[in-house]
Amino acid sequence: MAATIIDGKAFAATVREKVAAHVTRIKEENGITPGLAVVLVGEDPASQVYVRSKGKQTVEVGMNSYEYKMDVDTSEEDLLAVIDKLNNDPAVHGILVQLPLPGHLNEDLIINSISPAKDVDGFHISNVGLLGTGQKSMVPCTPLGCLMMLRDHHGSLSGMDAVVVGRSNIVGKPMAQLLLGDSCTVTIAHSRTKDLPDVVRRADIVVAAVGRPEMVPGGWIKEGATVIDVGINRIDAPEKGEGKTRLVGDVHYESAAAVAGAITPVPGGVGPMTIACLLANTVTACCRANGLAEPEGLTA
Ligand SMILES: Nc1nc2c(c(=O)[nH]1)N[C@@H](CN(C=O)c1ccc(C(=O)N[C@@H](CCC(=O)O)C(=O)O)cc1)CN2
Ligand SMILES: [Mg+2]
Repeated sequence: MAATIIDGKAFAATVREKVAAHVTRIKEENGITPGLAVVLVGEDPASQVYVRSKGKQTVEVGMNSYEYKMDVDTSEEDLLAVIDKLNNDPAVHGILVQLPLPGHLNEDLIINSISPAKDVDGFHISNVGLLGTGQKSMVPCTPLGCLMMLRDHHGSLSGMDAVVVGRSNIVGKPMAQLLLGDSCTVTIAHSRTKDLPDVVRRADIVVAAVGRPEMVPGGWIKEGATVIDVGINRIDAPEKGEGKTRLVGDVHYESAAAVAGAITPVPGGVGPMTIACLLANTVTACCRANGLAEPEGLTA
């Protein structure tokens, strides 16, 4: 049977609607407007697109957007000063530093200078530790989006075998924690995993987050499994004309869709959920900062 396509673009729209409804309520009942500050250092074209999209969507759900565009050779000291200002600004409930940062900046140092309560990316070591110990935290946006789609598709994930391919701090590790929190049996696999195809073939849920175009073929997927493809890789597409490119995931879509029970496409799968979850995290951070009830269904 053909796999169900999990439409992340449509799902992200429903998340944004929920966020917008909650923002309206907070404004009317409490006179508070959630605010998100996004800091971009340098002129990486993809990062510029993502930051523009974050600002636009923030305003569309009724929140305040603050953008800080800094020179590519900004010093660590100057960037830390901006973050310190935002940490102490009561109108700012969420702070995000767009990654990757230019090479001369220490990413860990910068991320850990953000107030954990405002760390809407969930990358601060305090949030990583809270998530790992099952406590209330800010949850990284991409894994949170994956979890929301999985819960929506399956209802309960309890007892399912999940394999996360990829061990990054941003996706693989927090994804594994979230699946464990939902009582999956979780394996984190990576490029050095022995018998990777067999490990993946055991899984009811496969989350591919390795950053290698089409690395996971359909032959590795168990019949009926749910495949969440986090990869966004731009590859040459000579079939579309000279110099043309196209986006592919970490999964070989056609062959995987032929055996999977459900699959996320690229584009239009996990990607749009990342920004929707950023908005969700910002409204959550605003509620926590002001002792208000948190929106339901928008946290882990
Ligand atoms: N501080 C952060 N930096 C980065 C993060 C992050 O979560 N926090 N994630 C990525 C980039 N990213 C958001 O910042 C992001 C990536 C992709 C998409 C998306 O919607 N992708 C589309 C395709 C877009 C295209 O055509 O190129 C899709 O998959 O459909 C949104 C956000 C790294 N940096
Ligand atoms: Mg660096």
